[in-house]
Amino acid sequence: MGSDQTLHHHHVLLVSFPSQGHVNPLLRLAKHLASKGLLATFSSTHHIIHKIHKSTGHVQPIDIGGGRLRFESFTDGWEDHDDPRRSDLNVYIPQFQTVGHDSFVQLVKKHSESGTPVSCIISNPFIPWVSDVAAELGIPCALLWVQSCFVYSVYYHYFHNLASFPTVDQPNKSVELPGLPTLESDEIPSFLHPVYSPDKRVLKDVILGQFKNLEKTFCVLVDSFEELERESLKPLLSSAPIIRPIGPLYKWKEEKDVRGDMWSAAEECIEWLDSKPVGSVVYVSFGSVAVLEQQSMEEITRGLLNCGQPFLWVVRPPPKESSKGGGRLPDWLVQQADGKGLVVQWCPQERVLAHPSVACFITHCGWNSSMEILSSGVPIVAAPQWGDQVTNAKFLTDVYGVGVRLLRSENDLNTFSSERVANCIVEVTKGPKAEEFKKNALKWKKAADDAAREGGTSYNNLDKFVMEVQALKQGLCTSEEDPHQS
Ligand SMILES: O=c1ccn([C@@H]2O[C@H](COP(=O)(O)OP(=O)(O)O[C@H]3O[C@H](CO)[C@@H](O)[C@H](O)[C@H]3O)[C@@H](O)[C@H]2O)c(=O)[nH]1
Repeated sequence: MGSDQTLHHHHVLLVSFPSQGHVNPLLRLAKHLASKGLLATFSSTHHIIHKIHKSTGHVQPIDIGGGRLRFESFTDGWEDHDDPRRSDLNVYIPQFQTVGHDSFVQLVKKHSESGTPVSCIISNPFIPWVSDVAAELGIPCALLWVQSCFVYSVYYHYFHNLASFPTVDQPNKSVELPGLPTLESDEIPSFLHPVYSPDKRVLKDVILGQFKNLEKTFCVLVDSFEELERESLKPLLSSAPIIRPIGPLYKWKEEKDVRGDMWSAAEECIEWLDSKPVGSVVYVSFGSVAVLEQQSMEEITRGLLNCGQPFLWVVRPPPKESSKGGGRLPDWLVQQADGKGLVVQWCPQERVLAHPSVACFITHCGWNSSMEILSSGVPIVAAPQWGDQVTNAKFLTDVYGVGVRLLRSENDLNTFSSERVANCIVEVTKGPKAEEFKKNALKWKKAADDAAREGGTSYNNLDKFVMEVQALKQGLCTSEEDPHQS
């Protein structure tokens, strides 16, 4: 066990787009691969690894199970860890593509020269150029898709022109896709909508770029599980590359608590939750990126105070350069909330969701949070903003039945009143359907547990992937074949 050289014949290099929603699932995957005996190197930009180090202290190599986890970083060309240009993705994504490509090549070559050559590269979305690097260097490449299979299916059908989508002339057109319920025009990932996300064009391009480059990828791993997505998966099973749901990645028992937080988690909120009655607390978080309109912050605040239940609210300080000027906690809340709620800048979310005092979660429906919700048995109030969140909200409420929609998207501000916030909280915690939401939530929690435990679908899919990596290294199969499919 332990030394990098003794494990070098099974070396997987994971590379993450620099954002919390991408880091978390990829780091969880790195830990699982290490626990299965591989040398797993988790890499991202200097500024991300610096932030993880600063907030968790854990970026040293560490033995996990029979393998080893290491962290490495490469430059995106901007040396200042807090360079404000990174928050404008229209500027940052092209910069990262240009500089990141070359510095990532250097990182891979360094491993060959130092006796730990890379046998497989695993990237996550928004960095399609990583599969170009892998192809240039002759290294097999896989993708960890960090959103759902149903969202993958929407992008897949859009990219291959297999269905009709809203257009500028028909912006309200609904979308019919095999295995999916009818999606209204505001329920498709908003980056695909010609009207809703004109300022996020770069994200549409980079996601579709990922689909264009899938031919250079031998496998798509998904942080989801088969039992949850059976219908969405069916039409994709005959497409290449092979798709393997291996989630929920955070559910798996890990020997080491290595976290990828970019901000320090306020541990005191667990003690605060301990002091509250079982099933009483409303947890509120909009993830690591979304900045709410100031008016929405005020409505949530009033709604939380009006409903009278204790609340735990994660409020990230908005980036200084944010043009919207929103996202700030109203000053008057500080006086009025005394004793009623706790506001923190970041929390250990999985532990919060697992806490018995939590009654429900007001969530933006990012996919990581969605997976954590479905694995924790917590009902939700969905307040999606953009991207895949609007589609996730549709599935969480209408398909999985674990809560209600407060909003359909960030453009849906006319229904966003404090009364509606309070009503939604009551509806999911005490209303006539509250019991049904909780029952469904617990049903999905059990399904998630079963998928992740030894012998479960996700567990087996990850095992197949590990075998495949080992076989690829030994030259036993070509990139398109799957010798482990029964
Ligand atoms: O106080 C907090 C708040 C969040 N989290 C964690 O941070 C992650 C947040 O991820 P997610 O819920 O997916 O939200 P975003 O950070 O907004 O994720 C971005 O990336 C996701 C994956 O591509 C997309 O699904 C989202 O739409 C996109 O906004 C989750 O693992 C949370 O557990 C914490 O640990 N502490």
